[in-house]
Amino acid sequence: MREVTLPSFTVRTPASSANLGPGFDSLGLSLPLFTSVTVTPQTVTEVVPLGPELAGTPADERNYVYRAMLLAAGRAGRELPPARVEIRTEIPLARGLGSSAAALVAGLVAGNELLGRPLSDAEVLDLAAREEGHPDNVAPALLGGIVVATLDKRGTHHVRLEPPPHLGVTVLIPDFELSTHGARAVLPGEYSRADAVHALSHAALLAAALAQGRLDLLPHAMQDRLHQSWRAPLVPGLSDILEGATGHGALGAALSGAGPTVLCFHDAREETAKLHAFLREVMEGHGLTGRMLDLPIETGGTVVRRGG
Ligand SMILES: Nc1ncnc2c1ncn2[C@@H]1O[C@H](COP(=O)(O)OP(=O)(O)OP(=O)(O)O)[C@@H](O)[C@H]1O
Ligand SMILES: N[C@@H](CCO)C(=O)O
Repeated sequence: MREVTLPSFTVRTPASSANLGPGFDSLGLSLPLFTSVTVTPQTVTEVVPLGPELAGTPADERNYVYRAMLLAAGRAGRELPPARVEIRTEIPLARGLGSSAAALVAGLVAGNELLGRPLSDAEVLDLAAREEGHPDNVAPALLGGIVVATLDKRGTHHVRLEPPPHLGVTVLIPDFELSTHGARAVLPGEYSRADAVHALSHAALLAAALAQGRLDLLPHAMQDRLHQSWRAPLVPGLSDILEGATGHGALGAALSGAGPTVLCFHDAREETAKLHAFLREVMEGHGLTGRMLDLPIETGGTVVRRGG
């Protein structure tokens, strides 16, 4: 009998920044740092996390990426064929840049691809949003750009926005981890009607401002009362940055996802030296170390490349 070798493929999924201030669990954008999963069909399953960032993740079928591949197979009602699964990432883990969403989306897309794509893109998105519990990281990780999304019993509904021209992002990534689980545990279970109205009006204004390129509205539209003040004790310097960033060249600032990364919008045509100096001063004032990156918004979403 002749052995048929199936071609390998690589799934590449971007980082994401969720919430953008008031869009808690519903608004996010994609950033050009990537998780890559290379799948090579073979006779036994091997899971191989590569690189220092993934040193603490399981090198076997318990790995989150592989579990996501199994999830896709389960949804399709199929068995996953054996394969070598190599995982690489540029996304720092547990920093608020959607590392878990990227692992989940890359794994679901890889599992679906290995099975010959039995699931539609909409099914992959819904499966990812349900698994993560909210769609604000997984939607931009899958689709790229800026995504407004809701998740309820009936499904995941979304609108993908093309980023406004010249909207640049600066992220300040502190050198400490904060688990999403921990940063959700500090949030209250209930909010007042005033806070609910504040949240929905600002989130709606922010989505509309981003859709129309009204960057002048960002400082006002990015105000939040649902999560940032509760998380501020976990992220030294966050309150200083939220208060002071627009006075130092930012168009607006927000905690990225569950933190501790902080995102600032800026005009990509302008220098960011003043903003960087401010962010560095705040960080040093709180005895923290970290790094700053100026990034465009990534528009490509998750991509599958055949041939490794
Ligand atoms: N490529 C990966 N392979 C395996 N496990 C991963 C990978 N990326 C992330 N994880 C798992 O996800 C955890 C981090 O998820 P968590 O939700 O706490 O933070 P995050 O997704 O980086 O941030 P946020 O959700 O706030 O944007 C890691 O500690 C690890 O267990
Ligand atoms: N919306 C989520 C994003 C992090 O997964 C949160 O803020 O907890």
